[in-house]
Amino acid sequence: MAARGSPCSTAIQAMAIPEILARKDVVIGAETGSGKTLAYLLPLMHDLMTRTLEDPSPELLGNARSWGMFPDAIILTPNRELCEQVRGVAAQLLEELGNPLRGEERAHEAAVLNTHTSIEALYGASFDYPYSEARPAPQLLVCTPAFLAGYGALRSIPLFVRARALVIDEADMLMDGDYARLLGDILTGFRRAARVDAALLPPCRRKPAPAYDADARSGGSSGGATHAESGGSSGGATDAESSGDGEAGGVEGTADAESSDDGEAGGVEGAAEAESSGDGEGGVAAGGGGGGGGGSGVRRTWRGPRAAAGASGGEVPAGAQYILAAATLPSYGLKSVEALVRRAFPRATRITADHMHRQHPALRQEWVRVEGPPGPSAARDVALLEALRAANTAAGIGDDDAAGAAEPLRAMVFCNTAASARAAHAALEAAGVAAAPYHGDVPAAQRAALLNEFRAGRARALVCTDLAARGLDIPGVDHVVQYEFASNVVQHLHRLGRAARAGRRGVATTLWDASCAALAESVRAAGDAGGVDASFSRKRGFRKKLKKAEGYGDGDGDSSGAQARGPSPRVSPRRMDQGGGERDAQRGRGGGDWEDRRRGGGDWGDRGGGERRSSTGARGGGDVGDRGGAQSSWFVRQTAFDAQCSSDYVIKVLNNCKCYEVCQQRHQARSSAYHLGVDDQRKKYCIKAGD
Ligand SMILES: Nc1ncnc2c1ncn2[C@@H]1O[C@H](COP(=O)(O)OP(=O)(O)OP(=O)(O)O)[C@@H](O)[C@H]1O
Repeated sequence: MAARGSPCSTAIQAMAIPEILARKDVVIGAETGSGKTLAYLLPLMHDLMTRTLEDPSPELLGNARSWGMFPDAIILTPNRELCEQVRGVAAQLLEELGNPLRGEERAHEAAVLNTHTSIEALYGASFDYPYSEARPAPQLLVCTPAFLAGYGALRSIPLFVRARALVIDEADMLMDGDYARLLGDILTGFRRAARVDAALLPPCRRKPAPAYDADARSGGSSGGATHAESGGSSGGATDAESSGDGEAGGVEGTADAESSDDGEAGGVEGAAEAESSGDGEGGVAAGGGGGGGGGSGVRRTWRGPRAAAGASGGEVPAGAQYILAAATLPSYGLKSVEALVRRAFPRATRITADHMHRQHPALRQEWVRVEGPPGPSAARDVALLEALRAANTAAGIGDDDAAGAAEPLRAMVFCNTAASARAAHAALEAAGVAAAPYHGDVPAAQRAALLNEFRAGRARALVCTDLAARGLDIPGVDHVVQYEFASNVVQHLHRLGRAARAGRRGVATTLWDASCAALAESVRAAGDAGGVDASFSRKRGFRKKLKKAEGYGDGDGDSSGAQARGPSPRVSPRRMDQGGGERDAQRGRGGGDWEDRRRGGGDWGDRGGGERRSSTGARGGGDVGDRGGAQSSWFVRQTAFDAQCSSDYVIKVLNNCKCYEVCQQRHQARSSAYHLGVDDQRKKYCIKAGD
C-alpha cells in the first residue's frame, strides 16, 4: 500500500485484511469509496503469492497441464466495467509489487507450461470454457456471474475445486434479482466441489489455516461467537482508530438463531424448501450434469455453500474461502439480501463500517425541486445547468474559470432511462458543457472509450444511467447530480457514492419532483437523522409512487398506453434495485413481482443495470405483457452469438425458465422472423431486435 502512495489502510481494510488472511469467510459491508476493493484484493493476492507446495506429489506435477486450466481465485462483479476496473487495480498492484501471482505450486506448473497470465478479466457470453492445456487460466480470474455460469458452472467441478477463494463484489446486487440464479448456480458448483475435494485434489492442495490465525483469533468457543470475539477484538477497533480517517466500525459476529443451524432451519428457509421441488439437498447435488438445478427457484441454491463444507465453530472452513463486499445490504424483511447472506454464509465474519447506509459526512447534499412532470423537461435542464454552475461557484470556480483558468468540477449526471440521459446530454452539449453519454444505448466498446474520456478529464460531465451507479471509481469526481431521483434508496446511495470517495469531499445535487416527493422526503429526513436504513422499506411504498407517476402525465403516450391495458403495470421493487432504465421497461411490459423473479435468471452483468431494461422496454409491451410476470425471467444479451445471428438480433437466454415453451411456440409460429439459438441445452433464443 505504501508503494501505491496509500501508507494508511482505511478502517475497513484494517479490519478485513487479517480476517481474510486467516482464510475465514468474510462479509464486508462498508460505505461507497471506503476501499473495499483493496480490502479483499491485497490479502487475496498475498495468499496467492505466498502459498507453498508442502507436498509436491507426482500426481499434481503430472497433472500440471490440466490443473493449469483452472484459476486459483475468482472475483465476481456485476458488469464488464467493474471487471476491468478490478483487473486494473490488481494488475497495478502486481506491477508495483514486482512479483508474479504464483506460489510454488503454480511455479511448478509454469515450469511445465512455460507461460502464465496472472490476472484476467472475462465477461460477455462464453459458452465454451476459454482455457485449455495450451492456454492456461490466470491465477486470478475477474468475471461476471454470467460468464462463469454461462459455460456450465455446475458441470465444471475442477474449476471450483482448484479455486481457493470466491469474491462476490457488489454482493447485494449479485444475490438479488436476476443475478441470483446465476450466483446460486455458481455457489452450487463450489458446494459440490467441496464435496468431491477429497477425490479430486491431491493432499498438498488442502492446506491448514495459517498458524497465527488459530492462536490469535479463536477463543475456542463456537462459530459466530468466535468470530464475534475475534472481529470485535482490539484488532478491529484499534486499527480503525489508527487509520486516521475518522471511520470507525466493528466486526460483528453472526451467532444468531438463524445461523445456528447451518442456515437450514427457520420459517423462511422452510418455505423455500417447499418451493424447491422437495428435493432439498439431494436435489442440489443431483441437479448437475445437465444444467441441473433449474426451474425450481433460486432459493434452493441459496442454502449455503457452507452446509456441505462442514465448517464448525472456530475452525477455518474447508473448501474455498468466500468473501462478500457490498456498500448496501438492505435488511428489511425476511427475504432481504441481508437475511440471504446470513443464511448462505452463516459463519462468516461480518465487518461493517459506521457510515454504511448513512449520509457520508464528506458529501454535501443539495435538494432542488423541479416543477412539472417526471422525465426530461426544459425546467429540469435549466435546473441541471444551474446545479453545475452552483457547485462550481461554491468551489470557487467562476464562469470565466470554466473557460480555461480553472477546471470546472467533474460531475456525474444520473438519469433513470437512456432516453432521459440522451435528453440531459443534449442539454449539456447545447450549453457548451463537454459531456459524455454512458448508458445502454451506447455500445459497450464506445462506452469504455467515453468513460476513459471522462476519467482523463476531457469530458467534464458523464451523463449516465444506473449502469454507472455502482462500483465505478473515478478519482476527481466531486459532483453527482441526480437529474431524476433514483428509483429507490439503494440506488440513491450508490449514485451519491460516486463522489466523496477515499476521503475526498464532494457535493450531490438531487432534482426531485412531485412524483417522487415521498421517497425524497423520506430519504432526506432519514439522512438528517443519521441513517437511511428505514427508507429501505420505502421500496414498496415507492412502487405505488411510481404507479402514480405513471398516471401523472395523462395524455403522455407512454403512460396512457399503460393505462389503456387495464390494471396498473406492476413495478418490481427488487428489480428497481438494479437500475433505472428498467422502470420504463416495466412500465411497458407490466409484471415482474417477487414470485416471477424466482423463476428468472439472467445476465444483466454484461450490459449493466438500467440500460438493458431500457432497450427491452423500448420494444414496448404488447405481446410480452400478455404473459404477465413470466417475462421477468428473460434476460437479454446483445452480442456473443454473432456466429448464429446477426447484430440485428438480441439474444434471450431462457435458463430453464417456465416461459420457454411459450417462446418455442412463438418461434414455431413465426419462424421466418425468429431464429432459435443452436444450443438448445441452455435454451438460448434469438429474437429479432425491435420486435
Ligand atoms: N488505504 C487507502 N488509502 C488511500 N486511498 C485508498 C486506500 N484504499 C483505497 N483507496 C482508494 O479509495 C478509492 C475507493 O476505493 P474502492 O473503489 O475500493 O471503494 P469501494 O468501497 O469498493 O467503493 P464502492 O462501494 O463504490 O465500490 C479508490 O480510488 C482507491 O484507490
